[in-house]
Parts: sequence; structure tokens; C-alpha cells
Amino acid sequence: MVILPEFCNSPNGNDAFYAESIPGDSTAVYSQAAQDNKVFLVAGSIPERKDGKLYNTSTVFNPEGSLIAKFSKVFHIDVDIPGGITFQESKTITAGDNLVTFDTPYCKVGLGVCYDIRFPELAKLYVDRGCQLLIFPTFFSVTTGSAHFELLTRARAADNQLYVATVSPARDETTSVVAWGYSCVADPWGEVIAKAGHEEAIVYGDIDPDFVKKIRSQMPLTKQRRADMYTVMDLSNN
Ligand SMILES: O=C(O)CCC(=O)C(=O)O
Repeated sequence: MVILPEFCNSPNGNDAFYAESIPGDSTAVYSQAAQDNKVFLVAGSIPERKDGKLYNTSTVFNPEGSLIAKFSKVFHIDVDIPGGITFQESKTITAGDNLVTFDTPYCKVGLGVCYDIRFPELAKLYVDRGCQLLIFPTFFSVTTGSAHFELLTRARAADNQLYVATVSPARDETTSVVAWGYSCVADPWGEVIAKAGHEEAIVYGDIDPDFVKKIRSQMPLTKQRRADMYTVMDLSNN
């Protein structure tokens, strides 16, 4: 499986930006690349134009090049950190309201985009849907990435006892939002098993569904939940 970062076909910023429909020019390229290389391709995310609105949408292609999943980012990054980053994604992007999973011969995968990783309930609902791997194409800035990027990747992996892959663009100091980089994969024990630097790189992480089972049987967090005290309900549209 190959994973690309958030906004992998366009610049990232507060202003109006390039967008296209799905299917469209970019997804045609992703479909062909998946087919040529016989891989599952999680094509990061791209700005999608649909019904006069813009979405931050991730597409997934199987090794035959078919579009098998499409997820639009659920949570807007609307933040104001003086001296750091001010971003109002809700000014341009419409939020999605679906959780999306897809099956591979190896494991079931749940999708989020970047800021979605900050909401533990989303990951929890994917556990309930049977996922062993969560994928977040991301574009953390240097400000929040240095503080939280690896922390959040490891936290979502440890508290849900599954693999988490967070995939960032390489750092480019000339762009309006400077990406943190440091793509990584954390395992169900919360350890980082693969990690890039901030420069362009390909990182390989082995996903072992048996290790997910092992950690969950050693420490059965899901069974130990206190549904008598609280519940997280899946009200997503699919
Ligand atoms: O959560 C963060 O700190 C960064 C998120 C972000 O940049 C994004 O969602 O595009």
C-alpha cells in the first residue's frame, strides 16, 4: 500500500486554491499509478469541487486502478496561534460527514485527514468497525507538528491498539504553510516503527495484523470500556 500526503496535487493555504472534480485529472493519474504498480494507493487528499462546494478529499485505488473509497475531511482546522499559525479552513472547505473504511487482503483500514487525528472519538469508531490500520494524510505546520505530530500518531495507535500512518509532504520553506514533515507509522503498542525526516523520503512500515490481535488480547481495552458510564455512537452517514 502506498500513501501520499494531504493536498498532494496542490498548494495548501488560507486562500482560494486549485480544485477539481472526482473523477478528474488527478484521480486519473492515481488510478493509473495504482494499476501500473499493482498497489493499493491512498492518494493523500486533494481539493475536490462538488455541487459548488469544496471538500478536502482522500481517494483510495485498488491494484486494478478502481476507486474503492472516498473520504472527505470531517474536522476543520480553524486555529489562531499567535506567532505560529492562523488558519480558517472552514472559510473554503465544507466538512464531510462520513466515516470511511476499506478492506484489503491484509487488514481493514480507516481514513481521516490531518486535523481529524486530534479527535479520539473518530479513531474509536473505526475500532468498532474492525480497523487494524488508520491512515491520515496530513499537512501539519512546523508550529503544531513539532509539538503534536508524533505524539498524536502514537496516542491514537496506543489508545486504539492498531497501526497509525501519518503521511506529510516534505518541508518547503517557500510555501505559505511550511509543512512539518516527519511522516511516521506507529504500531499497536504505540511505538514508532518507521519515520522520515523533514526532507523528501519514502518510508516503509510493516503492518502485522497478528500483532494487533496480540496486543488486544494482552490488554483488552475495548472489552473493558464502561458503556454504563459513557458511549461514543456512530451516527455517520455510512
Ligand atoms: O492539527 C494540526 O495541528 C494541523 C492540522 C492541519 O494542518 C490540517 O488539518 O491541515
